[in-house]
Amino acid sequence: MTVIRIGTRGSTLAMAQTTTVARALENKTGVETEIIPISTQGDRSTESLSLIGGQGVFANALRDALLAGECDIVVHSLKDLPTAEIPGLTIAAVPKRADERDVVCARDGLTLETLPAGARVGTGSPRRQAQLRSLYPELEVVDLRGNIDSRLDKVTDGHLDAVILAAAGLARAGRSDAVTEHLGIAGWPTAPGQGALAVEVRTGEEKLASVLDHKPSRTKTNAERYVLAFLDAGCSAPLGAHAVIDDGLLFLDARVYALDGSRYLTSSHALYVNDVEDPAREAAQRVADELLAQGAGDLTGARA
Ligand SMILES: NCc1[nH]cc(CCC(=O)O)c1CC(=O)O
Repeated sequence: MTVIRIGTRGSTLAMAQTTTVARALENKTGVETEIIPISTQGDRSTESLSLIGGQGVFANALRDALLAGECDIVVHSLKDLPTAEIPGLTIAAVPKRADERDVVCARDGLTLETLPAGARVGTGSPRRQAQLRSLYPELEVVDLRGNIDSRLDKVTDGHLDAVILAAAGLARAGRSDAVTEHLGIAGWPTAPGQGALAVEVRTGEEKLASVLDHKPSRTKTNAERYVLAFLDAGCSAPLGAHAVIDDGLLFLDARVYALDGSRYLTSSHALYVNDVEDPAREAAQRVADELLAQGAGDLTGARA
C-alpha cells in the first residue's frame, strides 16, 4: 500500500499539529502516513516577520514541496496561510478548530489588568501590539520572535513580565500550564483563522484528506479570512476577526487597529447560512465594505 507523505515545518508546534492530522487520517481512512519535515525561511530567520516579508514565509516552502511532489499533503496553521489562491493547490480540509483566543502568560499569575504600569509585555504580532497599546497603554510593548519555549523562558528568566500567545499553539505544544489569563474574544478578536489548521493537497487529490473537513470551522474561518482578503488592497493595519455560527446564523465581527493603538474601527454582520450561496464571503463583504467606508484604508497613517 502507498504511504501518504505529509510535509510540515520542523518546529515543535508544527510537528505536534501535523502528527495530530496524520493520526486522524490514519484512523479515519486506514492509510499509512509518513511525516516529512521541511525547512522554511520563517524558521531559519530570527528577523522581525515584517522584515523578511511577513505573510507566507512559513507557507511557501511547504507549498513548493507539495507542488514538486516531495510530499502529498501539507499541514499549515491557517492563520499563517496567505489568502490568495495558489494554482494547482486546494485546501482539502479545515479540521475542527481549537480555541481561537489569545492568552497571557505572565509572571506570578498576573493578568494584563493586574500587571503594574511599565510592565514589559512581549509579542511580535502587530495586531497584538496594537491591541495592547489600545487597551493597556500603561504597559510597555516589547517586540519578540522565537518559538513557544523561548518566549515563555523570557518570562521565567525575568527579561519580560508577560508574553501573549495563541491558546491553540500553547495547547498543541503541551504548555497550557503557563497560561495566566484567557483574553475574551469580544474585546480581543484574534487573527483570521487562528486556532484552525489547513490541510492542503494538489488540486484533484482532495478526496482522502477531505474526510478531516469540519464544515462549520471552514465556514467561520473562511468568513474571517475573506475580511482579510477584501481589506488587503485598502488596509495594511492589524486586523482581528471572529466568526460564530449559532442556530444557523453566521455572526462575523472584525476590528482594524491603528498600529499605535490610538484608534480602531469595528463592524459586524449576521446572516443565515442557508439564505445565500456563500455566506462566509457575503458576510465578509459587508464587514469589509463597512470598514473601508469608515476609513480602514488610511488607518495606518496613524502610525507613530
Ligand atoms: N504566528 C505564529 C503562529 N502560527 C500559529 C500559531 C498558533 C496556533 C494557531 O493559531 O493555530 C502561532 C503562534 C502564536 O501566534 O502564538
